[in-house]
Amino acid sequence: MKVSPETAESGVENLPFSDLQQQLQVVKQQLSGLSQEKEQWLQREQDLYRYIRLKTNNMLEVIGTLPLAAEELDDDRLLSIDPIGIVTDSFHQVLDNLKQTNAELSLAKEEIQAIFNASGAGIMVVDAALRLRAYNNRGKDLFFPSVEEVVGVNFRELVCHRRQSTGECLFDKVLQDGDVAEESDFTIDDRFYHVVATPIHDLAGQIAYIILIYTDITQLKRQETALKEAELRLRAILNGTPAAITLIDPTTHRIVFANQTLADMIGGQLQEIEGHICHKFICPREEGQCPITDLGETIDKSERRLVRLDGTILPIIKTVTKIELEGQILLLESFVDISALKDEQQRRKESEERYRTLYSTMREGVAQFKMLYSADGVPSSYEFVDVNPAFEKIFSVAARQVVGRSAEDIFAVVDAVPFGLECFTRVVREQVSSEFEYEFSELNKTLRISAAPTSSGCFSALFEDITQRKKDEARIAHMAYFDALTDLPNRLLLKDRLNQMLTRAQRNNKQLALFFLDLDHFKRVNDTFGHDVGDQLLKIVADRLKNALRHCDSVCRLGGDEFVVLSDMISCQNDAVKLAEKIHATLKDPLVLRNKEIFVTTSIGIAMYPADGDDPDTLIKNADAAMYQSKDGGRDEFRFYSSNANAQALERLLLANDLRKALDHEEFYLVYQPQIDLDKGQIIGVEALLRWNHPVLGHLSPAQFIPLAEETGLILPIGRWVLLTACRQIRELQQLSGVRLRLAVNLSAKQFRDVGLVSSIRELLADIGLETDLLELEITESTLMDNIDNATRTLHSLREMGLTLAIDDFGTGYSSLSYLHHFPLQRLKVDKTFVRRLSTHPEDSAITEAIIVMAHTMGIKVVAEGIENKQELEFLVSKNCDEAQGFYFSRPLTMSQLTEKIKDNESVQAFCFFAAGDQP
Ligand SMILES: Nc1nc2c(ncn2[C@@H]2O[C@H](COP(=O)(O)O[C@H]3[C@@H](O)[C@H](n4cnc5c(=O)[nH]c(N)nc54)O[C@@H]3COP(=O)(O)O)[C@@H](O)[C@H]2O)c(=O)[nH]1
Repeated sequence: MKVSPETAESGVENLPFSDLQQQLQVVKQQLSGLSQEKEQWLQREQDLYRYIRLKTNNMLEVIGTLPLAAEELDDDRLLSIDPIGIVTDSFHQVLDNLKQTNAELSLAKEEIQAIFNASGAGIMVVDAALRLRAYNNRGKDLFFPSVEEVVGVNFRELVCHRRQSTGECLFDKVLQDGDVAEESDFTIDDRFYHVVATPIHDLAGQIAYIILIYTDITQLKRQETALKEAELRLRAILNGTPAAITLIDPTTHRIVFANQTLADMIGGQLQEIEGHICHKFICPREEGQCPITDLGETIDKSERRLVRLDGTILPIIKTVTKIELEGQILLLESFVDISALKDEQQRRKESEERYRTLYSTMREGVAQFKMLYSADGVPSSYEFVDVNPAFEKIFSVAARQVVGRSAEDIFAVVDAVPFGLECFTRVVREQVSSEFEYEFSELNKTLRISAAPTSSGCFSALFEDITQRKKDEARIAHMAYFDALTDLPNRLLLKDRLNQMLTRAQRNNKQLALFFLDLDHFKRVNDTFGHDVGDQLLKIVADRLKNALRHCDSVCRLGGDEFVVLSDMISCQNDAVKLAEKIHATLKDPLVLRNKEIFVTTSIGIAMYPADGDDPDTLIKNADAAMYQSKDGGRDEFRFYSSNANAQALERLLLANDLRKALDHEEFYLVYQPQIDLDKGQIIGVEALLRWNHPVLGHLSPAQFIPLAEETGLILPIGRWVLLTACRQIRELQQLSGVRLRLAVNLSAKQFRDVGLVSSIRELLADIGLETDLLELEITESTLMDNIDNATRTLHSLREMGLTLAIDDFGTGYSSLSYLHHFPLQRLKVDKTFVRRLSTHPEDSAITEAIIVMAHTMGIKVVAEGIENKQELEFLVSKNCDEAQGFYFSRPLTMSQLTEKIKDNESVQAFCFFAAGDQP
């Protein structure tokens, strides 16, 4: 508060004390106010000094000089000196400095611009608004060579349209990310640039400028491309090479590179190999050590193994080289698959082994020779190079004795020329194979020599010992014309000789006789004594005929027991008769074989030239027909050919034809002849007998067609039919009458030998339901004696099945009683020829009695067949014969007759005696 002085003077004299005090109080207050005001002014003064000092210092600082120091310039002096002057002085000083600096700066700027322009890279400075602020010459040439002033022009319009590469402009990226950006595929006019865009920030951290530097990297790019192409080419070459190639880092043992061939060899993809440890495939060592780096091996064309991905092993040839690539040591490994080579080697080894084995074990001798030449170049001899063991054996020499020696030292020399030289010379000269036969008389051997050229001037020869073959060939040639058993001319030679004789006979107008001989009952000899004895008999017959006949007569064997005698010393039929009688006489004496006397007779058929034929076939055929007539006439006879004989042969042929059809035409039927138990006087069985109701010839006995059926093989189907029909009919009779009759069925020799016999009978009985013990098979003794072992086996099989077995026609053959115990027989049938002669031939009754006794001692029952009268029956009963069969009891009956008889009689026994009385 401001106090006016007028107010203060007038108030003090006139005012009361209290007023004075009041006044004083006011003054005090005013004083206090003044004091405060003074304080404030002082404060202001201080503030002013501070302000002046601060501003001066600020200005000095702006100018760049040192601030005023308080200790050297107090406040009073501050007011006395001229701060403005100080500042002005300083400012001048600064300006001077600035000028100096500016001058230096513009020099530097020029230097920088020069450097800027000198740069090989194009440099652009763009502000944040994308205006071009600066550029160097290279930049101008690059983007706007023809434009003069471009500073301030929009950079996007200026540069980006020139850009061939796709993608955003680099400065956009810088603006967006605020950071340095680069690109390497910036292309202009097919040139490549590497671009670096760097942002320049202002104090506020905002992008003020972007500096773009364009470096031409076209050359680099091209080099890179060329490098890539070169690498691709190299890869293609490496992949195409048949050798596997790989690069391995020896420190890590990893496969750095592998070509396709390696992948193929390993059996995988490249990515399954590259980057993997090499031990896995390439150095299959369990311990995983690298042979090069760890074991210090040198691998140069060394044979190694490669492990394929499937675990199989591939043999390889491997080479490893250490190479340096970009400062890194690598192992360059290359290897070749040698499995084919190995296989080939193995094959060759095996082939060689085979060849060696063959060479040393073959039966043919092999020798390797080298041709030797005379001084004038003519082959003069040959030298042994090697021989095999067979050669040593054939020539009885050791290899060491011949190797290195010349031919004349070992082989015979004929007319100063070593053996075979001519042939061998041709082999070597013409390089052809050749062969010839040679008889080494000193060795007593005939050899076939096959020579073939080998290496130059050499040849090998194979020596095959054909001595035996030669003999065989001669023997075979002989066999072609001579009978192997008797050594008599065979049918072929017979025809040849007959032709010659016929020619002679025609020429000389002479007669000729052909005698066709067939031994009687020769089959029995075979059946009884076996074929050995049969063969001996044939030989003796042949010898006897040869010896008995004249030299000019020919004896031939046609086969089996058939012989032919040819004689052209015949002038009439009587001569032929004499010769026939001579033949009979020759054979009359018994032969002794196996200490047994055997009587041989022969039936002879005679055909004469020209009366009975004028060619070999006709004469043989007609003599054969005459021979059949002789057989039919009772054997041991001779017959001249007549047209009738031919008719009979034809008849046989026709009958055989009819026989073939008889089964289909159901022309066969069976009759049954009862068999009587002599002890009980009771019928105990029947024998089934076959009949043929021939459409023209009427009822035929088996004796007329069974031999024919045997010959033609028809006996098998016919025999099967007999068995089936007989079993079925007897079973039906059994069901009808309730009578259990034993059924005897005849088995022919062929049937008995049929391998399916046992099983077919088993099936047949099962089918029909006939008890096995009711079937009895009758087999002739000659059938059994044919092959005793087989017969024994078959009989046992049949017996095991439950069948009973009877030996038929006993006594007619040559059978030895001692054989009987081999066979499981239940019955023995004494042949009817013995029964017939019981009363007239005492020896036959003695034989019959002996047979009965012998059979009984062996537990075999005896059946006498062909009993026609009471005497015969009584004799047999008195000799304890067990069973009998014959017209005396009953002729063979048809099944209906048999059924009727059984039905008509109360018992089988009654029927039996009724029948016997009925048919004496
Ligand atoms: N393989 C086969 N052979 C058979 C078959 N059927 C018969 N035969 C055999 O044929 C031969 C002739 O037989 P067959 O003409 O039937 O003569 C038999 C009887 O009829 C005859 N016989 C009987 N009793 C008398 C008699 O008192 N007097 C007399 N003169 N003949 C009589 O005997 C023949 C029976 O002989 P066997 O068989 O030896 O008991 C003959 O060999 C038959 O075996 C057949 O199916 N298959």
